[in-house]
Amino acid sequence: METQPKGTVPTLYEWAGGMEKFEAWTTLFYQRVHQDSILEPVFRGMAPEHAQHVAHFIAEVFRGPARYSSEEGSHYAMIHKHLGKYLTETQRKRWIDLILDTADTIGLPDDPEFRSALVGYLEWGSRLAVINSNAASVSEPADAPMPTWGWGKPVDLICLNQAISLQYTPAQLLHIREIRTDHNSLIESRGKVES
Ligand code: HEM
Repeated sequence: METQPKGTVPTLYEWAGGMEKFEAWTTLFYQRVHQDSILEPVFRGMAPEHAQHVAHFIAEVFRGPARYSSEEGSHYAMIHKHLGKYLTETQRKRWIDLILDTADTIGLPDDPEFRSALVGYLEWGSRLAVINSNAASVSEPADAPMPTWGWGKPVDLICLNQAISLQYTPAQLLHIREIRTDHNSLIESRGKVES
């Protein structure tokens, strides 16, 4: 994993632990999928490279290397893999439960900010997967860019909140301070005064 220059905010990809972590996560997840009574029929015929592709896809969305879109597919191709699968809400819920449980098992970061971003993305993406899987076609242009995901509201709130002496680990505090430094320079560069 590349080291982050001091004072800059890590991407979700970096904070998660880099590509090896994403691959370990989805590999174990799809092993579990094959033992799950609700999900096994959905993924029975899945391609052998599916777990790796999903790891590379999510890593890229989280601002990691563009491996999925440059070597394996595109956002358009990913959407089309779901078409005609007629996924149900029951299957989606189990998919979410199992992938989050696997995130705990392999030790993805469990700080509130990372988990909020992770759950937000998985909820968004999995609900779109169900909608697309039941649609006859989707209007996404073939050259549509990959989506990207960031820290979102919790980190905005931390940046604005002066009282950061809550129960954070040293790593989290360091991370938060780095974000605050960035945020303060942004405010200064815009000529505003922080209240
Ligand atoms: C954030 C949510 C999701 C992401 C990022 C995602 C990602 C992907 C990607 C990247 C592929 C294409 C893999 C390839 O190129 O080989 C794919 C295919 C597929 N996905 Fe999803 N997916 C999501 C949610 C779901 C959910 C909730 C289900 C079912 C409950 C599902 C079922 C499938 C199936 C059945 C395929 C086709 C597998 C195959 O035929 O090889 N996906 N998904």
